[in-house]
Amino acid sequence: MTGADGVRVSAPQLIVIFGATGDLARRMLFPGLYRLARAGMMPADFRVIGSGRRSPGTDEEFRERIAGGVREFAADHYDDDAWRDFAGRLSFTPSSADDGADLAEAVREAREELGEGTRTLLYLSVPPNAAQAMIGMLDATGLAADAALVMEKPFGEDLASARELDAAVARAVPEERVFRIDHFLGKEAVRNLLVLRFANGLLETVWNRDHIAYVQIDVPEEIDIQGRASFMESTGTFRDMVSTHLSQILGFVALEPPVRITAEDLRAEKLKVYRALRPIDPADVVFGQYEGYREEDGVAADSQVETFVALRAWVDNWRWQGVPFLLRTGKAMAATGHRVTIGFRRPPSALFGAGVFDGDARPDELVVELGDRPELSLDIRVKEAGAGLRLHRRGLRYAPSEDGAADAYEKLLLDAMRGDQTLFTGAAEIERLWEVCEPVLQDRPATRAYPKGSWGPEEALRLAGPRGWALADGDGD
Ligand SMILES: NC(=O)C1=CN([C@@H]2O[C@H](COP(=O)(O)OP(=O)(O)OC[C@H]3O[C@@H](n4cnc5c(N)ncnc54)[C@H](OP(=O)(O)O)[C@@H]3O)[C@@H](O)[C@H]2O)C=CC1
Ligand SMILES: O=C1O[C@H](COP(=O)(O)O)[C@@H](O)[C@H](O)[C@H]1O
Repeated sequence: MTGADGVRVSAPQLIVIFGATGDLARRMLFPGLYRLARAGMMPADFRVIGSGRRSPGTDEEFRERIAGGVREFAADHYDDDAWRDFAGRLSFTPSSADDGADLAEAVREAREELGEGTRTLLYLSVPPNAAQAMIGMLDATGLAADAALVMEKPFGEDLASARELDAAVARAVPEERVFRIDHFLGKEAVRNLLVLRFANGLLETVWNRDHIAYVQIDVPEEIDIQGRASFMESTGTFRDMVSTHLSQILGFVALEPPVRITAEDLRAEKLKVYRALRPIDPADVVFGQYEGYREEDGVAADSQVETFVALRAWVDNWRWQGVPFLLRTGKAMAATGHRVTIGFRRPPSALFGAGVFDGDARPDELVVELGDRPELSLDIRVKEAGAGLRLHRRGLRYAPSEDGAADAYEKLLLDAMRGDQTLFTGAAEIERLWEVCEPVLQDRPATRAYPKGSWGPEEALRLAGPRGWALADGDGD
């Protein structure tokens, strides 16, 4: 069971994946589609056409390549019969920004085969600097007509290119068929953040600057760039992770109660947060690069590209004035984690005296794990049982069973197939985020080296102030 909420897609689907030989397609998209098919969530009739500039060989060779990813990344769900059925629906047709004629023909044939009512989903899993030219091709060949378009993040590379890209998308596909994907929004725990905040009277009353001292959004990764040199060299971690995933999480933590849980209302509330988000001061940002990055294949010997970012952001509105939002992410770090930490202010007087604490001086914290096990915990002070008075920090924990957790890509693929835009991002919020990021893109902080397997450069540890980063040695997914 995928946990992707149990509703099967009914209309026949033709899915075209651009960048089908890339990392995302291999690790997430094809294994995700396979798992959905195996769980009976795909329609009875569907086909998947992979595309890209370089052909991986015959259709059989393409299927073999995809089989490797499915065996590795959907290992628990792999069985030969299910794979054979899925593989029979896969093919590859090359295309490029300059030439989409063969692909347009393959799509026409596949749609005819699948029959009336077939929906076409075009999935652009290509680097941001390739997206606009690809949209031009989809428009010129007629491939975009009647199709839904899923676009991977980051959307553009800065404010100017994002605006151009949005204009190109608007010419090719009406907004109700555009799905700008940020897979962090498909993570179980991100939706749980909304539930936590707005289904619990208790929490919403303290969700503001009067009670919250800091927010940390921390997504360290143990993996290095895993051969994605070309992507990292052209994109960097600030664009890859901060202007996208981490800012989206910040939006969900900080937004006002939406009128309803709809795409329109969530986007409107996030946009309000981002309009209040102060343009990021480069002095509040630390860029790092892991030692050995420059020796990776495809990386320039003098590359200044950041594989690590830590920063402090401020939301200048009524609710959040004066509360620092600390964001951190990087490759080749000490642990992998996806953690939002909300630190509450201390009570006004130290009634119990410093001597009775167990040595852990941290304030109460609410911790939301965004990883595969979307746990929640509230760390508070309790009295140790016994005659004396000793205070300990203890967690009230909620840990859902792994079985129920939907994979983010499966959830969002299903939503896109069904035409549900609720968890997809809007053009206006993305453009505003680029505006907020612009000072850092214009005036990049120096890139500082950090050892592989560490928590990043020293400067980043200092950025968090005396409290430090909530995720530290011994923590992680
Ligand atoms: N990898 C990951 O973990 C994640 C990636 N993403 C996003 O997915 C997208 C793809 O990333 P990823 O798969 O890692 O990248 P890769 O570099 O591994 O793959 C990108 C694919 O795009 C194609 N491509 C590259 N340049 C161009 C171009 N100029 N025109 C047309 N096609 C091009 C390549 O195929 P060919 O050369 O054959 O055309 C390649 O297969 C990015 O936007 C990334 O931000 C999002 C979430 C996670
Ligand atoms: O979009 C991306 O996300 C992954 C991290 O996603 P996760 O769900 O595994 O946490 C990151 O490794 C990749 O660089 C980036 O493009």
